[in-house]
Parts: sequence; C-alpha cells; structure tokens
Amino acid sequence: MSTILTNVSKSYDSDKTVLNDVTAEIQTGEFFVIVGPSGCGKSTLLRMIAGLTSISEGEIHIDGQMVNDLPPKDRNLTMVFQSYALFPFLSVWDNVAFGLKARKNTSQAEIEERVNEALKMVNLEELKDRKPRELSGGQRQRVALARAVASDAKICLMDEPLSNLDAQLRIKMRQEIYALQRKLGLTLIYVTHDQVEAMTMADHIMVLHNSQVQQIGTPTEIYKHPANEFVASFFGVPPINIMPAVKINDQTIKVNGDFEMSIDQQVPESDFQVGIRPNEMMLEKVDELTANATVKSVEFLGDEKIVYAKMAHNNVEIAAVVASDAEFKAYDTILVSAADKALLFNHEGVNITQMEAVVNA
Ligand SMILES: Nc1ncnc2c1ncn2[C@@H]1O[C@H](COP(=O)(O)OP(=O)(O)OP(=O)(O)O)[C@@H](O)[C@H]1O
Repeated sequence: MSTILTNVSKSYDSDKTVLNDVTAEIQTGEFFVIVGPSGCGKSTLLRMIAGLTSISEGEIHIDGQMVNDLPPKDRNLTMVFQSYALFPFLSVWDNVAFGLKARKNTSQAEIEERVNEALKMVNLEELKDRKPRELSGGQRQRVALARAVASDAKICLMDEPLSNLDAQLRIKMRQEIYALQRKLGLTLIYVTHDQVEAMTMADHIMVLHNSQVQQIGTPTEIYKHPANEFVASFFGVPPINIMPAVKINDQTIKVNGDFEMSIDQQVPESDFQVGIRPNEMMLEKVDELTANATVKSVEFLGDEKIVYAKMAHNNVEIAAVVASDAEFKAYDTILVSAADKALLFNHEGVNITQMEAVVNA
C-alpha cells in the first residue's frame, strides 16, 4: 500500500523537460517532502500525482492501481494549495463540508460528524459560521487543513501551504500539520522550497534540481551523507563551505591553499573539493603574518555568532559558527582551520566521502 512513481517524466512543450525520470516510493502513513529551488518541478510532480497535470512518460501507482489515466476525483486524495482555495461565499463549516457533500455517497449525519470533528481538531469550532474573509491567514490555513482531514482521503497533497504566513505563524502551523499528520496517520506529500520545513517535518525528503531527483532519504541521511554538492549546499544555514583542495600525501590535503587537514580515507589524486559545515570551522585571532583569512562581518544570533571571512587565496568566502562570546570583528586577521568532519566531492560534484574526514587542525 503506497504511492509509487516509476520513471515519471514531464515536458510541457516538446523541447523542454521539466521532470526527468523520477522514481520514488512513498509509504502509506509517511510524511514525504518534495523540496528544491524555484522552478525545479515540485508543483508539477504534485499535480501529476493529483491527476491535475498529465504524465508525459512513466507510471504512477497508488495502492497497487495504475492511476495515469484516472481523473483526480477517483484517486482518493485531497489537496491543500498555497492559496488555500477556499470558497469566499461559503462559511467555514460549509467549506470543510464541501468535498463530502459533492461526493454524494456520504449521509448527512456522517458529514456533520466528520466536519465537526475536523473543526475541533484544528481549533476552529467557534469560528464555524464565519466567511473566509473574516479569518486571519493562519485560520484560513486551518480551514484548508480541516477540509483535507474531513475528506477522509488516504493521501493528502500540500503545495507550499505555509508560504503566505508570517514567520511565527509558519512555525506554529508547521507543528500543527505535523501533529495532525501523526495523529491521523495520513500519507502526506508536501511540497516546499524551504529546507527547514523539509528537515523538521519529513520522514523522507526528495530533493529535486535540474529536472532530476538528486537524492531521496531521511533528513539525517540527506544532511550527513548528501549525494552531491547541490544537496550539501541546499541544507544547512549558513550553507556548507565548499573549497578546492589538493593532495599533500595519502591522508593529508591542503584546503584552498590556506590550511592543511588530514582525512581518514585515501585522498583523491586531483581535482576535488572539500565541504566543511560552518560549525566545523575553527577560527583563531592571529597577527597578519600568521593569518590565512580576514573577517568580513559578524552576525550576532544570541547563542552564537556567524563570522564571515575572506580566505587568503582564490577570493573564497567562508562562514563559521562560533560561540557568542568569541570576540571577532570586521578586519580582524584570523587563522582558519577545520575541526572534525569534511565531505569530499569529485569534479562532477558527486560526494566521494568514504568515511568521515578527521581534521588535523
Ligand atoms: N502549464 C505550464 N506550461 C508550461 N510550462 C510550465 C507550466 N507549468 C509549469 N511550467 C514550467 O515548468 C517548470 C516547473 O514548474 P513548477 O511550478 O513545477 O516548479 P516549482 O518547483 O513548483 O516552482 P516554485 O517553487 O517556484 O513554485 C517551470 O520552468 C515552469 O515555468
């Protein structure tokens, strides 16, 4: 019982492929997030699962049934859009009931029970007679969620449902959606361009870029073992530092011509890059002669600081997370090195790290 995409491709015009050969299996009851930069085809993929956009090549199966030619209403799924798609002239209650009424095979008593239950779940019972225009953005979002919940569909598809909300409400709604999905055991397929949303909610994440699936994995797998440079850079704030490196000897490399580190795998001969997360960078204030970088700016975040620095070679800029009491300021001359872990990428950007690299600071 799952949703299976097999070699799914999409071209809108004959020459432009928007999605190329997407294969994935989404388990029943899981929170599956599709993430990627703007225009990478996320919505298109969701709309193909929903049946709102045709499939150019490949097959989609839902619970064992090939659905390529099945109209949306027969796919037993529900969808929450960015715009919520609420009917402005219907009350909250009627908006939630709309799908059930349209199906015609649900009794009035059952409709009432389901709608009331769904409204209770999202804490909107008291506002059930209001019209959408009399609600805040977050409340409208909850109506859309209640509608999805009431429909009792097996699969719920959401396309950037939180993008219209302010930051605080987004965090709150994120928690509510997550709690609801867990409570109901919904299969939730969720599209976002926000890596934090993906990381915090997903059981599995599909990363899309350049029309292709870059990686499918749990948030931990994606963060710790990114398939390539793109995935490594997409997740993490500030992003991972990627720098060129050369081999010094079998287990020592020189990063960006600025500092050496030893790693516990056979070092590639040439032409590779190293990726170091900002919290693995180490900084030390030193005199100009010893320095290999200069501080550009410092951001104070409360518990920690982010130091942005320019390395001595290649105009490379790095970010480092340091303790909030570390005293760095713009124009300080510093010695940059790296602690603990590094990823290695070959010239095509593919992650070739065999084991975690260890630093010899
Ligand atoms: N109906 C259409 N006809 C032609 N091209 C389309 C159509 N819909 C989308 N596209 C193109 O397909 C590509 C993928 O669009 P899609 O909306 O799936 O991306 P997305 O990843 O959801 O982007 P965003 O995060 O900006 O919403 C884009 O280049 C877009 O211009």
